[in-house]
This record gives sequence, C-alpha cells and structure tokens, in this order.
Amino acid sequence: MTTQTITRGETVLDARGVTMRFGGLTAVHNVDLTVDSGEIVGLIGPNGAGKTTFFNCLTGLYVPTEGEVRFKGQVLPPKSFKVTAAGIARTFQNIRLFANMSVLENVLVGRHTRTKEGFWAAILRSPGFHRAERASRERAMELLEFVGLAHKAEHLARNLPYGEQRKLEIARALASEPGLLLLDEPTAGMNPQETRATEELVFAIRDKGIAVLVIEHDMRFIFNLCDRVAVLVQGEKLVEGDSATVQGDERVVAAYLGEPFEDAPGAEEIAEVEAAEAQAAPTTDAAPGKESDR
Ligand SMILES: Nc1ncnc2c1ncn2[C@@H]1O[C@H](COP(=O)(O)OP(=O)(O)OP(=O)(O)O)[C@@H](O)[C@H]1O
Repeated sequence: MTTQTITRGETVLDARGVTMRFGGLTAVHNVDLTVDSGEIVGLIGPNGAGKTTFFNCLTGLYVPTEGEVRFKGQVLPPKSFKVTAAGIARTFQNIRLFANMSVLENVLVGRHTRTKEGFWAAILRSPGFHRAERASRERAMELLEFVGLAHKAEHLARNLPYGEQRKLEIARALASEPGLLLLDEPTAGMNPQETRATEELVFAIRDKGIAVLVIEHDMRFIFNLCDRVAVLVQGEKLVEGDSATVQGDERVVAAYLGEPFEDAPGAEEIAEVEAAEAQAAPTTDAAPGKESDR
C-alpha cells in the first residue's frame, strides 16, 4: 500500500443538523459530527439509538429528512455508489460478502468505482481493459496482504472463518481508495484475539492517512482506539469528547455504560416499572376469583 503523510486537522466529514424520521419515529435528531483526517472517531450508544441510521445518512442509503453532509467540503450526492466514488467506504453490521465468489474477487468488486474501463472495453477485452484488470488485481492483492488474507485469495468467501470475513469486508471497502472508512460493529462476534487484531488493523488504516468512524458496542475496543467518541442516545448526541471525558460523564454512565444514578433520564420510569412489578407479583400467584371469594 502506498503510504500517505497524515495531516491532522483537515475536516474530511462534516455532518450538520442531521435528522432522519421514519413516519412518526425520529431515529436521528439534529446530530452534528465531524471527522478530521488522521482521526479515529467512535460512535456509541444503546441499541436503537440511531447509530446505523446515522451511518446510512452519511453514505447515501438514506436521504436525511433535514441536515447536510459534506465530505472534504462538498455536499454528498444522495446515492450510495456516488458517495463511494466521492471517497467514503463502509462495512456493514451484518457481513455482506459475495459468498460464492473468491476472496480476491470480492475485493475486485470493491474496485469498480475506481476503474475507468467501460462496458465495451470489457466485452471486447481491449488492451486497455487487460492493463486495468492487471492493475486492479495487483492492488487487490496488496490489500489482501495488508489485512493478512493474501494466502487465502483463491478461497471462497463463505469458507472463511467469521473474523476473516470481517477482514475481507474491510479489504473490499479499502479497494475503493476511501478518504474516510465507516465501520459498523467491526468486532461483533469476534473473540478477544480477533478483536485485538482488528484494533491493530484500524490503527494501520489510520496510519495510511484514512480517517475512520466506527460504531461498536465493545467499550474496551472503542476507548483504546478512538481519539474522540460521540454518544448517541435516542437519536440525539448526548456527549462528545476524548475517551476519558466520555467514560467519566455521568449521563453516559447512566444512559449506556453503567448503573443508572439518581435523577438520571429514565430512572423514574425504571422505578415505576419495578414498583408495578412488585405489586403485580402476589396477584400472579393468586387463583382467579380468589379476591371475590373472600
Ligand atoms: N428503515 C427503517 N424504518 C423504520 N424505522 C427504522 C428504520 N431503520 C431504523 N429504524 C428505527 O430507528 C431507530 C434507530 O435504529 P438504528 O438501527 O439506527 O439504531 P442503532 O443505534 O444502530 O442500534 P443497534 O446498536 O441495535 O444496531 C430504531 O428505533 C429502529 O427501529
């Protein structure tokens, strides 16, 4: 892989006031988020907080109901393949590989936004097409080397162990030569060794000059990895800061990381539910009609 100098500070992603509504449900509400070059930013929050919906707004899968997303200063087009061509690549929470294609072919698919040879060149197998194909294969092999899968280039994707399938998804995303990589739960289902290896891989990606935005529920992974972490709760950004700031924020502890504290949002509701359950307990054991029999 070609190495690039990391220039910290240039804003690559600038999302402002992003809101996404599905009918009456506001999944994401007025979220601002920036990612600078050379940065790894984490996006965390409880299930259903709106993290994936926000990713979908960044990558053209959804057109936000309100707000604007810019990549390197340009407003992003509302089509996912155009967003990829602009320089944002992503992986998905549920692995989306071509199971019956080889590992190498999966990475080659990821290069389609970077190859100029058109339909007729492919049909006619022109010299230009062969040159482009050779260059693509070389680049795809470099990427497989980078993620540690070169030795499995000819294996079928479906035969890879789970952790390697996730690595392959990352290689495929990198094949579009992004300036920003979005990772949606990259360590889901991984054992601790695989998680550690993924951490190293993400650092290596950052060291190549690619900014990274990552959603993850594994807090050890997030707080080790990220320069900055934003916390979404019920579609809104609750807190943003470095790992220590976020870990120490009482609202984050209450809403996501740990035990609810007094006056925490939702504590009243929890108390009500617990009281209702306590009241309901004796009557569940009672036989129907028992009260009126007394
Ligand atoms: N296409 C959709 N249509 C309607 N509602 C949706 C749609 N996509 C997501 N939602 C709702 O939006 C809310 C946010 O969901 P989202 O998947 O973005 O949360 P999340 O933070 O990524 O959760 P998780 O950590 O479980 O992946 C949820 O209430 C979800 O049911």
